Amino acid sequence: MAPILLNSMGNEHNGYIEQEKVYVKNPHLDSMEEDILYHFNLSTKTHNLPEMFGDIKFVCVGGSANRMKAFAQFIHQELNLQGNVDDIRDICEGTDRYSMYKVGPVLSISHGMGVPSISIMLHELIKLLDHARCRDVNLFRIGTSGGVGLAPGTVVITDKAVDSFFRPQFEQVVLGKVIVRSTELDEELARDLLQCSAEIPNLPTVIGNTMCTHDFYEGQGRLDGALCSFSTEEKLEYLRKAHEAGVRNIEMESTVFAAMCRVCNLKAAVLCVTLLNRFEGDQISTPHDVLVEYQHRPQRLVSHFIKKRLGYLS
Ligand SMILES: O=P(O)(O)O[C@H]1O[C@H](CO)[C@@H](O)[C@H]1O
Ligand SMILES: O=c1cc[nH]c(=O)[nH]1
Repeated sequence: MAPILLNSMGNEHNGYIEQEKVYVKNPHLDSMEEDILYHFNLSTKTHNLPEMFGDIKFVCVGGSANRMKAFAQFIHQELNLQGNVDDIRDICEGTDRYSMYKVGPVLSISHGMGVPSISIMLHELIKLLDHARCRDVNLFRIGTSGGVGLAPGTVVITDKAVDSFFRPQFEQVVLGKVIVRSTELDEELARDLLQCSAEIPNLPTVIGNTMCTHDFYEGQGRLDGALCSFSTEEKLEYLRKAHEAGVRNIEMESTVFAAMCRVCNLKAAVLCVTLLNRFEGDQISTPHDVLVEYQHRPQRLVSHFIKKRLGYLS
């Protein structure tokens, strides 16, 4: 069956430039008396979303709940906000699906691993931003990844999020039909982040394409999963082809993140640190303290960006 091409033809994307606030793209929401954001344990009837979230300007998302709590505490210190970092509480504590922390104008949310998990989170996040009447919000995915020809610890700011065939698109099956959405990210935001990286010592950063897969093992060409149907040479050949297509890292959420943000007029960027060079191996054997420092790098970069935008730095 031929896929249906959506926003690359523009029909889902009218007004991307002109309208400063168009988040949700769903006419059915208008007729709903209440919207229950089930996986956040929030609702339009039980929570005053504009009061709770109306001042949000930056949303940072990442796979792990602990990382996103640590990021909230880090940003709290970086912005010199009042109060004790230990008092920052999980807004979604009534559910263990996702964790969410609000620190001034910054929201930090975990999304779990893989496209289905982040996709559910993004549906509810985008509705939340819309219900809260937020404007001019920037979204960042701050994650980890496998590097393709890069030294471990390099931060990759995604130019294009591509699928396993190196195509800059995300395919979603809707009512038994394949819908294809573009995964282009905001170029200016990526450039601004690269500029920020140049202002921070010891933060090796590149812009490159990010391949998003639906699996960590076979799907990323690993030889060390429970199943493997290819040779070492076939693995390396695939990585070489990916590198030729501009791919510099591999992770598991960027395509749907880029596609959903684009359709909903949200400026977004993906920044993932590489934990290893996939040409050199598959196992993540780097010592824990080094991995922790690596994971902190995208956080430092986004923090610098936020501080610049808020006028803390010149
Ligand atoms: O570090 P996070 O944000 O979890 O992202 C990466 O790490 C996970 C795999 O270990 C996948 O979710 C991948 O995208
Ligand atoms: O190799 C890696 C490392 C982190 N995350 C991934 O998805 N792949």
